[in-house]
Amino acid sequence: MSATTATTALFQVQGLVKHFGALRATDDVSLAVNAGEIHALIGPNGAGKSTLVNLISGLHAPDAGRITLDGVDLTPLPMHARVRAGLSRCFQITSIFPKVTVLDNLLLAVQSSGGRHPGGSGRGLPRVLHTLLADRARDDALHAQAVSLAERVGLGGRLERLAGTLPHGAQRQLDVALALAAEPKLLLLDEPMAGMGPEDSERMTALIQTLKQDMAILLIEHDMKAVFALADRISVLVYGKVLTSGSVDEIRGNPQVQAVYLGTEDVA
Ligand SMILES: Nc1ncnc2c1ncn2[C@@H]1O[C@H](COP(=O)(O)OP(=O)(O)OP(=O)(O)O)[C@@H](O)[C@H]1O
Repeated sequence: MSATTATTALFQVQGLVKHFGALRATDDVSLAVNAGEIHALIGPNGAGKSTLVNLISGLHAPDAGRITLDGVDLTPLPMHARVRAGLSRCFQITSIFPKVTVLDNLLLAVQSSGGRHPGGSGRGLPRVLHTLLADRARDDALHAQAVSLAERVGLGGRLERLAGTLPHGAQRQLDVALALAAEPKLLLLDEPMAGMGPEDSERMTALIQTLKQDMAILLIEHDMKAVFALADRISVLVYGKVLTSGSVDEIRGNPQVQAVYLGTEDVA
């Protein structure tokens, strides 16, 4: 049974603290993301966005605070257990295998995330035949899942391309598909538009928009056009603290936020 209720967000970060020596890189950060919502995290360079992402994904251990997903306390769990609990992360640096095809990248991802097993009891068949048929059915199901993921991110026509030969934007789309293989409840997107031109950015924005019906998304992004187009809620991080949280209009019109960004980003 899901522990999510009307009053408890699907994903919650509560009072998170991380020190690097004397520096409080994450300073009592709390935020929540509801199912079907895109929550964007913005902030100037050095504000602590990457540190927060690393705390959430389990790369760093916090000094204080708690992270929960669908009622499960992720805080003590290692990275792989967080993935099993429903948290997937897209990396700033892509995690694809460049020398294998798009399809094989996806097959590896669906295989390592367990894959959905096909039905059918096979009762009454000799054991060897049953095993062979089950293996075949599993392979077919994994293949179908991999193809469906490729189609979902717009790479259905490039299954046989070596991943490393795809243009940058398409590699990022593949990276998203790899994260989707685990069927996450929360998708952590760490600067998905990094290094993209306007056309790729728009394609990625449209893709992310289609994902939110199936999961909660925490989006860390410098591209304000994408953030304003996608976010249901925005939190602004400054010196490790949440300066403010609000809707796109609230954040756009907030003079404190404008002051923080003055000279570094355009929040108009
Ligand atoms: N491993 C580390 N050891 C020491 N200090 C660190 C470490 N990682 C980050 N910091 C410091 O913590 C602060 C927050 O850094 P962080 O990389 O999280 O910011 P950011 O908002 O992601 O910046 P950017 O947008 O430039 O990636 C910075 O002052 C940074 O120098």
